[in-house]
Amino acid sequence: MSSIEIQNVSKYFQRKAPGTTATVTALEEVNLSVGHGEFLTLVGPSGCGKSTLLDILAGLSEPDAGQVLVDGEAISGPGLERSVVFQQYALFPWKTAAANVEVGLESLARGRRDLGRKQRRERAVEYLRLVGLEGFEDRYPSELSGGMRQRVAIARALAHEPKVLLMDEPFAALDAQTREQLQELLLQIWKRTGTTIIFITHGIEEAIYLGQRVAVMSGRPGRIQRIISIDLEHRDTEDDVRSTTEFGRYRHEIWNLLHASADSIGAKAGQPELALAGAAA
Ligand SMILES: Nc1ncnc2c1ncn2[C@@H]1O[C@H](COP(=O)(O)OP(=O)(O)OP(=O)(O)O)[C@@H](O)[C@H]1O
Repeated sequence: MSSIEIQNVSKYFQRKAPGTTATVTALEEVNLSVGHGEFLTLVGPSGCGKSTLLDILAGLSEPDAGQVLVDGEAISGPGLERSVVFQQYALFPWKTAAANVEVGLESLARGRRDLGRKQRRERAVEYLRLVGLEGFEDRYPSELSGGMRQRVAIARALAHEPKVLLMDEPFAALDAQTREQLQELLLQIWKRTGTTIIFITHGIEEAIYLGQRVAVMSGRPGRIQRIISIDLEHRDTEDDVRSTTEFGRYRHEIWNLLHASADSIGAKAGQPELALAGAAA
């Protein structure tokens, strides 16, 4: 597990239109600390820069100002200590579930004798078992349901035992029941592995259910508006914790923050209904 420091991160994009170039400020002076082994969720209105921030954390893009430190070291690109799970499963359709997980292990195996073909297979099987896919090792992605494919993607991300797991709306494409099952599974895995997790979502309930803290972003330019610590007293005893009063209070607080933020984006764009559609999802 690792700690992450996001320090004064800003990111700009140039948007070209005939005859002009406009600068879009996707992120402005974002500051956020995530502790060793913490599960932090990040919510914000559509277009506020969540994916841009995750790409920077993954090392897939660079900030225009500021920096990201992992365990005190500035990152300068992708690294094996950080794994990413995206909304789309991004599996190789011509490889079996086990082979897809093994792909993630190949770069780790370079120069290591203890991670040959046989050991990679064993580790892939072990992680498929962890995500509940024992017996499905030889299935191709087209033979798996959406939820199962996302389980394979999670197994692949975890198999090289990263210190940080970055997740960009990983369950957004799944039906409600499968999403709840995978949320439960992810919490179990997190408790077992202690991996530091940053999880982006549009869903307020998902953010509260999973996160120890929820970082709420404001609309464009994206900033951290508020960080809310989630202390669900009945999390372990209550079957349906989402229906409790305390859960409802958090939901209402975050909903208000997002709506205030979406109203201001909508007012700027002259299209309040569009802005709200993103925030309320
Ligand atoms: N490559 C790019 N070129 C130009 N603008 C971009 C680029 N990538 C993102 N943007 C802009 O930056 C802003 C933030 O985008 P981003 O995708 O990070 O938002 P988001 O919060 O993840 O949105 P959503 O919740 O809808 O997925 C948006 O205004 C988007 O249009």
